[in-house]
Amino acid sequence: MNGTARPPRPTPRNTPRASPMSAPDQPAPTGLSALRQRIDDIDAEVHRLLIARSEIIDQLISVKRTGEPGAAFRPAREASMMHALVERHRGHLPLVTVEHVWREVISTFTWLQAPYTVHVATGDAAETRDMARFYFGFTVPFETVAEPADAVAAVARSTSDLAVVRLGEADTAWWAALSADGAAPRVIGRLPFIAVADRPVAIPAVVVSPPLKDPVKPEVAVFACRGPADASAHAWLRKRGVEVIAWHAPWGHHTGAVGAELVIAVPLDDQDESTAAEATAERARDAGIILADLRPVGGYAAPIEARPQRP
Ligand SMILES: O=C(O)C(=O)C[C@]1(C(=O)O)C=C[C@@H](O)C=C1
Repeated sequence: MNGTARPPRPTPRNTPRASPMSAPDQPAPTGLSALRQRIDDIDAEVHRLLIARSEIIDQLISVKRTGEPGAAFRPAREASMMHALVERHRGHLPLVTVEHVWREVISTFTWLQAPYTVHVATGDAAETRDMARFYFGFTVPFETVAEPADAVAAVARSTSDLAVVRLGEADTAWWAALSADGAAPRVIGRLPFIAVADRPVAIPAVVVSPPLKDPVKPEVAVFACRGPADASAHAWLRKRGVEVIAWHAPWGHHTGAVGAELVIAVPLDDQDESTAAEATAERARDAGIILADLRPVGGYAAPIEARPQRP
């Protein structure tokens, strides 16, 4: 992870400062105009490359047959692109800035292939919407619904929409309609995807979508189940790599009771989903923690722990 401090900025060395009050018709110092020319050249190149990237969209639609109903999202491809981005990144520009630029680009490219709407619940904190905007940008339409379950229901009615739902303790088991089978909505992503200590908004959330074409086995499987709501049981599971990502405890937090509805995230490594589910329930049972009725509701690529930024 990055440290809390932002990377130090370069100290200006005898660089003439432009006064924000200077009149635009005054000739800029030679050094400054040269720097601005360089910025203009770089901007033109970045823009030219973005247009060139967008010219691939029609071919993507025909190769992926995205014209047929269904979304163009390919979460595993996006995850590998983010790994490459983290690997390439260096210098003073915060990683989170670059991530946001690419998120805007990728989610717009996805939308240009197959339009979709992102559903966010007002019952979730306002930061959830910020998180969703960070990841899906401002070109893709957003729709606000009352509750997380409404956002999931909107996805169920669509062929390509998404919901972004905040994780943690929930007032209702909004995941009841999720399933990794059939046409049901499922979890396809985990946010934030790149763990950076100084991220401005870091609300833990999942992305829910209809079933996608060309599914790839996720690195982390997500199961709905019944189990305990108490923090010590969750901490025990966490130490063993099993994360309780959401829970609804209608009857309070009874230690050891199967009184809560849970959503758990289990790294798959080389296992298939059902083996991972059985192994997880068995290990928990040995420690007196009952995880009952595990059913797969999706999965995601493991979020990236970014290393400190290289100069
Ligand atoms: O690689 C694809 O399948 C694409 O559609 C391209 C692209 C992108 O813009 O890079 C867009 C959407 C996918 O989720 C992944 C990547």
